[in-house]
Amino acid sequence: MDTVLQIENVYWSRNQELILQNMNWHVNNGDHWAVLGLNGSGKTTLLNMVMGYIWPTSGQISVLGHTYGKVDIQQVRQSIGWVSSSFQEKIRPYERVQDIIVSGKYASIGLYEEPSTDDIEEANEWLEQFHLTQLQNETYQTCSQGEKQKILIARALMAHPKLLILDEPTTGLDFVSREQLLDSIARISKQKEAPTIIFVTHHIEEIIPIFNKSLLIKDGTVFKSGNTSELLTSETLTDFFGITVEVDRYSKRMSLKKTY
Ligand SMILES: Nc1ncnc2c1ncn2[C@@H]1O[C@H](COP(=O)(O)OP(=O)(O)OP(=O)(O)O)[C@@H](O)[C@H]1O
Repeated sequence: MDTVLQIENVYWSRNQELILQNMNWHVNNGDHWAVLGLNGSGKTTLLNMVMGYIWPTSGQISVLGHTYGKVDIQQVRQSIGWVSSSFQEKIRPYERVQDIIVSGKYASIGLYEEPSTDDIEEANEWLEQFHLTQLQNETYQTCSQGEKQKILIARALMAHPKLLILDEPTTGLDFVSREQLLDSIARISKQKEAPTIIFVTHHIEEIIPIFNKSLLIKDGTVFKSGNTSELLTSETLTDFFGITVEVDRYSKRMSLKKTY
């Protein structure tokens, strides 16, 4: 299937206020998207809609060929991996790291059934991929913020999602942990049957080369979208942020600075 996500003319209002308006976004299989937008621009609201947690006031959403309103959302959700800081709070602090990862297979918080040997083996493979093997018997509460984020991504991957949504996964990470996490995301993207990745960030330097597409959200609508290399220019981002900025490119990464 070529289309992973289709958002068409989506509006969402709350208390007579338009939060999202005329949103259009098409995500194809094989692309990975970075989503940028200032605080309150509507990113989380949009992703909550993709997860089916909230419903558009008008417009249409299709995920993996299923049009919302005509499909069992629970079933679609099984194909979406979702990692956000709000999810982190739901994990029980005393849960074993290996169990948290295995539980991703069952889309449950906590393990309620005896995992199979295959499940444990797969969880161990993810632990290895994320360089977390030494933590497998530790509890979640003892892990650092960077380790927690990697654990949650590994957990999401246990369900073999077709779409992986990472909502600001680098929040609270130091420079080294952030780079390790970005390396892990790059590795995932290169795997066989890798999911389509949507990565929400506030930091342009985190838009690693795997994110070939970018979506700029401003004031509850799409400001611009397209190929990252063409879209993220000093001119466009100056318009987007409303302050004069300059994009520097170096070894396939970018940085942003305010100019005067
Ligand atoms: N349930 C709700 N009821 C009313 N207003 C809401 C609701 N959810 C979100 N909003 C408003 O919608 C706007 C967009 O919020 P949203 O959380 O989607 O922004 P965001 O781009 O994810 O921001 P951030 O980068 O700070 O996480 C904000 O003004 C917020 O206050």
